[in-house]
Amino acid sequence: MIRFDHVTKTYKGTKRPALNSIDLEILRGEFVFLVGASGSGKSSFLRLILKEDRPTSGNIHVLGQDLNAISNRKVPYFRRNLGVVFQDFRLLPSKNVFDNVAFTLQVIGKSRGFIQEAVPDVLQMVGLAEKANRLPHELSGGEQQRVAIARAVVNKPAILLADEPTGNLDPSTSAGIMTVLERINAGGTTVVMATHDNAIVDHMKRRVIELVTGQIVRDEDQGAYGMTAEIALQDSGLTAEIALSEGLARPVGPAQPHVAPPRYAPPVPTSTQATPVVAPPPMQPVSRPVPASQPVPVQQPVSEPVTVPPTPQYERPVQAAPAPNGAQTAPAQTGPVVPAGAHPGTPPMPVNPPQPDPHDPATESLTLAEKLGLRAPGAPADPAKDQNVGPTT
Ligand SMILES: Nc1ncnc2c1ncn2[C@@H]1O[C@H](COP(=O)(O)OP(=O)(O)OP(=O)(O)O)[C@@H](O)[C@H]1O
Repeated sequence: MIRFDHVTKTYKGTKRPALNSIDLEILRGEFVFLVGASGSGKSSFLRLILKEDRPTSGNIHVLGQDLNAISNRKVPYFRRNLGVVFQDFRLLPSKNVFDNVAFTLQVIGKSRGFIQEAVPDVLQMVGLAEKANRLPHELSGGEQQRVAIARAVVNKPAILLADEPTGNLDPSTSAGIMTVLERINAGGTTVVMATHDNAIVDHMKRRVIELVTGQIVRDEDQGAYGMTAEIALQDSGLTAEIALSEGLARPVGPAQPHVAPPRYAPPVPTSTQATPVVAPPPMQPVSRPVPASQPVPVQQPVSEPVTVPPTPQYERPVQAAPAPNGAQTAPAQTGPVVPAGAHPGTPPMPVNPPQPDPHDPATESLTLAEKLGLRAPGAPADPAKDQNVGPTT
């Protein structure tokens, strides 16, 4: 479904790659958390999947298509298979909930009949059926994010990419958003979610991929955020960057094939209210890892979800020894990062905010309409159709 082969992304004007030789496979139906410190490469990873940017080297396949082979003209059609949710919602402030969701379908030419059926269905699914006539500013943050999710999935995309979708929300509202995302995933959509929210990751027990300075240091089927290098290193006073360069943390090897996890029936909504159908138990602080120079232990989850039956265990196939050409078969090193030689009191790694590259046509000021696949990059703007949107909070 999503495959990265030796993918490196180095932005112009920078020396260190934002993503460094990533090998990875995400299978149909998976729910994957992408975690890591600020600047570790999570958003870059998502942008590459969306073909909003292109790798400096390596190949990416999404839904069986080689992204290098998709022309700019065909990018909007490719993106119709992908839904995208951002931290800041990005709703149209002057359109009501129904029209915000319908807009995407109208622009891609769906019939009025289709829209009249599809929009109420998806609003029901996210628990907003009764708020279809509200404007965004008449909604809570969590409700606005539900609208954004409804817009992202109304066209039934195969993949949903979510970049910090709970970043602006309180814990209980975030739990409601996660219930919605689980429901979407249970319907067959592959979900890839970048997050800093350790409580959510610990609670969900889904596949966790951790990035440290653009390298995968952990890839676990049912991981937790609490054992990440980020926390371990912060506690030890080491920065992730130093740990990698000193060989104290190790990147994992090439992609491991995954066996798709079995599906389960999600809780069926009994109410159209915006509040979560069943709120998960309160999330608790994650206990911190231990002393430097000791391997970070695998922690037991601190709370069990009540709404989601535990996902049955599934195992990665054991891989053969590296092939002579070293291409795809080297066994991955998995497991937690091992911090050592701690220096208490060292502040966390400073991070430079992402800078757009004005000379790269792939990243050049894409409008939301382009990102959502509603208009080809560079195509003439239509003021009647294009979105002029920003954060609605
Ligand atoms: N357009 C760009 N031009 C130059 N450097 C960039 C660009 N976008 C990102 N970077 C750099 O690439 C690295 C990875 O950034 P990225 O935004 O992918 O990290 P992130 O893990 O998503 O961070 P955050 O959690 O803060 O969103 C950072 O060092 C960042 O400064």
